[in-house]
Amino acid sequence: MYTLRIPGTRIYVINSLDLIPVVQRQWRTLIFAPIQVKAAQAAMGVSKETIAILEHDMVTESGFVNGMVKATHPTMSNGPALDALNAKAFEVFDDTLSGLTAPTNISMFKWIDGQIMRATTDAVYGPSNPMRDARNLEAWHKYHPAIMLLMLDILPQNIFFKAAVRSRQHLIKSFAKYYRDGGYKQGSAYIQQFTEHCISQKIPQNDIPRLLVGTVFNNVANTVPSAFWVIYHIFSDPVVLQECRNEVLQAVQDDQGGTSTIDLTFVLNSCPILLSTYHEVFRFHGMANSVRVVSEDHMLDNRYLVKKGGLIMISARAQHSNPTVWGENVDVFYHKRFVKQPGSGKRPNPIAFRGFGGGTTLCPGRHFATSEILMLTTLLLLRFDIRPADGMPWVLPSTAKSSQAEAMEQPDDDINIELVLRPEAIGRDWRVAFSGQRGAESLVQN
Ligand code: HEM
Repeated sequence: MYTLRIPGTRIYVINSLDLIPVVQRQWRTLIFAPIQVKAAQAAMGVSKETIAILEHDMVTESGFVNGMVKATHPTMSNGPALDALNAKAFEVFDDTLSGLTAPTNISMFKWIDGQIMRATTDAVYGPSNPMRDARNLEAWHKYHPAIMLLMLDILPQNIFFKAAVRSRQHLIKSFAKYYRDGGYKQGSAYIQQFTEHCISQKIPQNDIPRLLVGTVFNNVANTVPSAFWVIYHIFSDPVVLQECRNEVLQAVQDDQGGTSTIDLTFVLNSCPILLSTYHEVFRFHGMANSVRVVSEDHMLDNRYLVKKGGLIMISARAQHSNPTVWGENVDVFYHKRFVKQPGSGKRPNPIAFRGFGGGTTLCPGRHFATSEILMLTTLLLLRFDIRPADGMPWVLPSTAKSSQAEAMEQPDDDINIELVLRPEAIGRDWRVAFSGQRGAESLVQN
């Protein structure tokens, strides 16, 4: 651990693996809620009245923030609510892919962005999903890149971030209509619980749409680049491609009427190389910074004094690049790193894997994000060949311009690719089935 002293605050950077569980256990003292309050104020622009409600109790489940965790987390983690999200996402993917009967050139990131945005928001917000509107998508693409700078809250928003604030206003107006018309009542269990929690906590009516706009960030911002890297690393390497394709082929039942049914539970539990590649993407490209605020002076692990008002920071990058945990090939993308090898000795310490954060704020959307990304990947594996357009080789994009607001690196440049329907997929219809509960083993951060 070391301390960065910057004017007005101290940042305690935790790099030691042993201290991570110690920090996470102190969630009542080293708290996440102030970061969420800052996001609501600076990035979503809620009123002082709402801030007071959010700040009233930042520790117990009677308070807004932890009460929200209690109300919404079960609606994203397992069972019928998760199956409903996945079923809707499948419909969107299938609809697009069924239209791609002739070879099609696309910009890979832009296309994945569009697919994940539509599938996720249709699944979450239901039939009145405001993000179906092209003007809202345009507004989102102007607002989203400014979120990190808005969060820093050092420059006047109306002068320096005019376009982003105007776009946010556009989105708020649309989510206000969604809320006023009761659109959320036909949405997912998650968005129903979210909205009802805001109402029961007496959040002012004008601010509920602002908080709903905030959910768009949680729902899509990280899923898009994660899906991009998973698809990139699989399709750009013939060995990875063949091994993953062989696995997902076993999840498909073809009937004689021309319908192929994919068992999503099989994909999520019984495709070890695909799952390992997925986790390696998070290790290799994951950059989540878990930030906590020190709410009172505290002696961490009876050794280090952390002072009230300071920030604790746990960097995923520091953990993911540690050779003592991951071995000498830490700098290499090794798709089988997470495959359990019988008799191969110790597995990497799971605490060093922070793709979805950790502790009490471990991402509640990780099951949905995982199944959504692996469902799109599986559909592509089964139905399409993908190669860079114009005979170019695959080139790993740089990531230097990645926004630090996100938990996943973003590519600096897009890749033009060609999607070609595989001969064995021509004329088939596709379905998805869920054969049961997720197994305990499938995610490193289960
Ligand atoms: C690959 C995609 C995703 C990644 C990499 C990701 C990553 C993360 C991380 C790192 C955190 C912890 C923040 C911290 O502790 O500082 C987090 C929290 C959160 N994520 Fe995700 N996330 C993803 C997808 C989703 C999705 C799809 C949803 C919703 C459907 C979601 C909802 C949330 C929420 C609500 C929190 C706050 C948790 C709390 O208040 O305790 N995430 N996510």
